[in-house]
Amino acid sequence: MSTDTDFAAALQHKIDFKTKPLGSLGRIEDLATLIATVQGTLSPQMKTCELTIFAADHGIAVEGVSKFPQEVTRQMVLNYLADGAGANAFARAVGAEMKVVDAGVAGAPFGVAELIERRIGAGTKSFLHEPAMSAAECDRALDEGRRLGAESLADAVAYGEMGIANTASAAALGHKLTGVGLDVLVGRGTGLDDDGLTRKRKVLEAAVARTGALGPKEALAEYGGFEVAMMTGAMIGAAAAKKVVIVDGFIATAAALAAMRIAPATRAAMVFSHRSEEQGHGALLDALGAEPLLRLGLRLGEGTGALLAWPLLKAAGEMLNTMASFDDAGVTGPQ
Ligand SMILES: O=C(O)c1ccc[n+]([C@@H]2O[C@H](COP(=O)([O-])O)[C@@H](O)[C@H]2O)c1
Ligand SMILES: Cc1cc2nc[nH]c2cc1C
Repeated sequence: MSTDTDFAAALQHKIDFKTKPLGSLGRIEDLATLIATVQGTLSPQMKTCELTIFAADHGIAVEGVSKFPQEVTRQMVLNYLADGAGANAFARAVGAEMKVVDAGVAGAPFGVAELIERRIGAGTKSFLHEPAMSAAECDRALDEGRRLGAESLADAVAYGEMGIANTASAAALGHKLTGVGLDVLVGRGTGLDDDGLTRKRKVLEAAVARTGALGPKEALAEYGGFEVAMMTGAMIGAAAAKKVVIVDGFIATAAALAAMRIAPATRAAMVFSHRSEEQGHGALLDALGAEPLLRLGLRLGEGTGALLAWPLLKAAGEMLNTMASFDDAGVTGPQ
């Protein structure tokens, strides 16, 4: 194919001449366009999906910004490894492989063979008082993520996260990257009550006032988490390796925003799976110009929403590759 325009025209022809009224597969046609464009072929492969869950702890948890205690991060990592979490159930249901990465869970290393050990530290510092991590730690997290993203052999990669208090981190990061107010971006996370929400807002107002305007890497180091920064790197690495990147909920979307700011080409590989119930997710999606595929009232994280979008991508690939065309099916096309 000589130019991008020729490729786009040939792809549109292929989709339009499938045996269906023009445009009648709606957003599945958009997904088919995205898949083919990411892989640079009119016959892309969309057979395998891999979920990677990045887990880490957050120093800001000591400020009482989550309903749950920090040790739940560690317990959930063990739950993933025991095949017991929501993400495991959904991965089984949609036929996705699942990997778990310790990006920096508080306490000692797990020392478990099935866990991918990429610890940047034993949790971040409290970003109320100081940067969550150093610039060097942030670079390491991004690099480890990039490598993991590039190494994946799957056609599509879904990224999930687990980290108590990471909705606080994502709200602060989202605020610094978009300028959207904390009144919009701060939500109940795992289920804070009204008093908890008021407290979380106050903590975050004080935390973001500590710094001025920040670039994406600075914002990640100041307010991100090890799992958020590693997921950001993974999105960049996977997109560069021509993988379709399925973006999950509120925290994953904050990582997607950082990834797009660091490496703008990453945006073209992203599929936004769902709109989470977490207050503020809609505003981050708007900032990305993203229209998510599903709205199911999810607010779990772990990549659960991303997994549910995988069958739609698979269907889009199958449509493009195996559905008959008016060109050769003996079906009369539009007059
Ligand atoms: O993905 C989402 O939209 C989402 C929304 C709310 C909560 N979560 C999950 O809940 C945890 C963060 O909630 P919190 O209240 O501890 O900040 C973290 O482990 C996330 O995976 C995830
Ligand atoms: C139980 C539990 C499971 C989770 N999965 C992702 N975030 C979570 C937070 C909690 C509290």
